[in-house]
Amino acid sequence: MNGPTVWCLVPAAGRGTRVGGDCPKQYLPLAGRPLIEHTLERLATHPRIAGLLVILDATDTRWPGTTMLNGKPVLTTIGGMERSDSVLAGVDALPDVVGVADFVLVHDAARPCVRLADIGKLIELAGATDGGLLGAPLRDTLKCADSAGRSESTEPRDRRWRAFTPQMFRRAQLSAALREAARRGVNVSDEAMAMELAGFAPLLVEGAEDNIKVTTATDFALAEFLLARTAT
Ligand SMILES: Nc1ccn([C@@H]2O[C@H](COP(=O)(O)OP(=O)(O)OP(=O)(O)O)[C@@H](O)[C@H]2O)c(=O)n1
Ligand SMILES: C[C@](O)(CO)[C@H](O)COP(=O)(O)O
Repeated sequence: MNGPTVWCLVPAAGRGTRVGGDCPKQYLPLAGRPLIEHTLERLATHPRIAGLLVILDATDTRWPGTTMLNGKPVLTTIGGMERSDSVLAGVDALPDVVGVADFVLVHDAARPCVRLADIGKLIELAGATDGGLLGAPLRDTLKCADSAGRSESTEPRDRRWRAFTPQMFRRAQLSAALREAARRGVNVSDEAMAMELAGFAPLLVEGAEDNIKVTTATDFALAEFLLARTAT
């Protein structure tokens, strides 16, 4: 695997409201262990990832205090109200060993099935440009719903992609882009959106569609199935 060695931010400060569990979804059991453990262990396994910085909610009482995984440092900081606030807090909390021009990965704690090969592909390809993200071309017809839940129109599918994580950008450029989006009152749903607003054109790197984001309760069973078979 080629490309730079990078630190990875792991946004894990969400409440998991769409799951509706009795605790934030990143701590709900998946194959007998908290979801976040699977994600962190997978990330720490990657040879191009030098360290992890996990972004936690200020009220988090479940974080086990992990400081090392697979011989790599694990740091934490406190996130914010929106995912983008958490990511910015993470960028600012990175250790000085991460230079302003160094690439940083951002990967959702809620995506435990990401493939190591896809992470390596992103680092190699996006590392040769101004950064990029894993994703996949949209393969279903896309409908626009009206207020009654009926199909009002069919959206164009060509050139539409689903964005996944990790997403990888240079530390200072990502920090500036996130700050500018916040200043403009734009709640960006991913890092690439902030970079697009800043005038960059993030590289889209096709990854496996089993890199699911665990969002609702039914996703846990699918994630468990995928973990049992995902080629890492
Ligand atoms: N203020 C926030 C919101 C989300 N996240 C993280 O961003 C990832 C993707 O967010 P999402 O799937 O929406 O998680 P939640 O916000 O927890 O889910 P919900 O919207 O259902 O509450 C998750 O790992 C989540 O922990 C975060 O670090 N800080
Ligand atoms: C970052 C992301 O996972 C890319 O698809 C997605 O935007 C997160 O959205 P969420 O609503 O915060 O889960």
